[in-house]
Amino acid sequence: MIVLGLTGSVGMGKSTTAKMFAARGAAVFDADAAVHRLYRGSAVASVEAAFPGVVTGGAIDRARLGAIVAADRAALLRLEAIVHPLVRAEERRFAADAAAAGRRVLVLDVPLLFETGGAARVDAVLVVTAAPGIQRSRVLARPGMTEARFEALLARQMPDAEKRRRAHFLIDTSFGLDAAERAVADILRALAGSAAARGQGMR
Ligand SMILES: CC(C)(COP(=O)(O)OP(=O)(O)OC[C@H]1O[C@@H](n2cnc3c(N)ncnc32)[C@H](O)[C@@H]1O)[C@@H](O)C(=O)NCCC(=O)NCCS
Ligand SMILES: Nc1ncnc2c1ncn2[C@@H]1O[C@H](COP(=O)(O)OP(=O)(O)OP(=O)(O)O)[C@@H](O)[C@H]1O
Repeated sequence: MIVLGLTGSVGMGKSTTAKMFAARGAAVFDADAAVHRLYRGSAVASVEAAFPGVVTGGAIDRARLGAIVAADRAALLRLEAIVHPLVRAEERRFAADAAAAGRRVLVLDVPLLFETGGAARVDAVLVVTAAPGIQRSRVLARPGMTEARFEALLARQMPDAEKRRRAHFLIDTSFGLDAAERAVADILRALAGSAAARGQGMR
């Protein structure tokens, strides 16, 4: 099984691109979705212990937790120390299931792939990018998003230029859905070629 890391900064088009891989038969692990599940289940007790009052109706109130960590770097680091190992465990389980099911390609959609050392556990990294103005207008169009929140998010993430420098593959989603679909097909072909060269016989 070939493991492709898919990453990129906020609003670059990661989820949209990940769906294109899934539609072509890849198994896709979505780290943001895993965090959402954990906040309704196995992370509730430990997050509540570290941040009393953030649970409502048995689940983490993301807006309340987000407001706490947005203003407090040390609090965000404490939250990440709780959440990231749980996400890694989910990822490992997902990868084991995908391998057991005979999947040929596993895509790890992990927004903080580089920041959390994830590049070391994938065969190749795809960085999803877009022109800065397009990224900004996409993110600011979201409900509840402000210039200040957007700037704070960017400051917490590795700069796009640095991510692009580290990428094996790049998809620029500024050029529309069809161009991205073609790029996804090209990447799957390249991965199949490299698997064949290594004697793994990926379909
Ligand atoms: C702070 C929280 C509660 C805010 O939740 P909310 O629903 O408002 O936002 P959401 O999770 O959809 O994130 C919005 C954007 O911020 C990015 N982001 C989330 N956490 C982080 C982080 N620690 N560092 C940098 N970017 C982050 C996401 O990838 C996304 O692009 C939540 O993001 C969180 O718990 N983050 C810590 C866990 C984490 O590091 N998750 C990243 C994926 S493993
Ligand atoms: N190839 C593309 N062509 C045109 N629009 C796109 C393309 N890819 C993504 N978009 C649009 O950009 C916006 C952001 O996309 P998406 O939600 O996939 O980004 P993301 O990187 O997963 O965001 P986040 O970091 O917040 O999770 C959406 O409105 C989506 O429709």
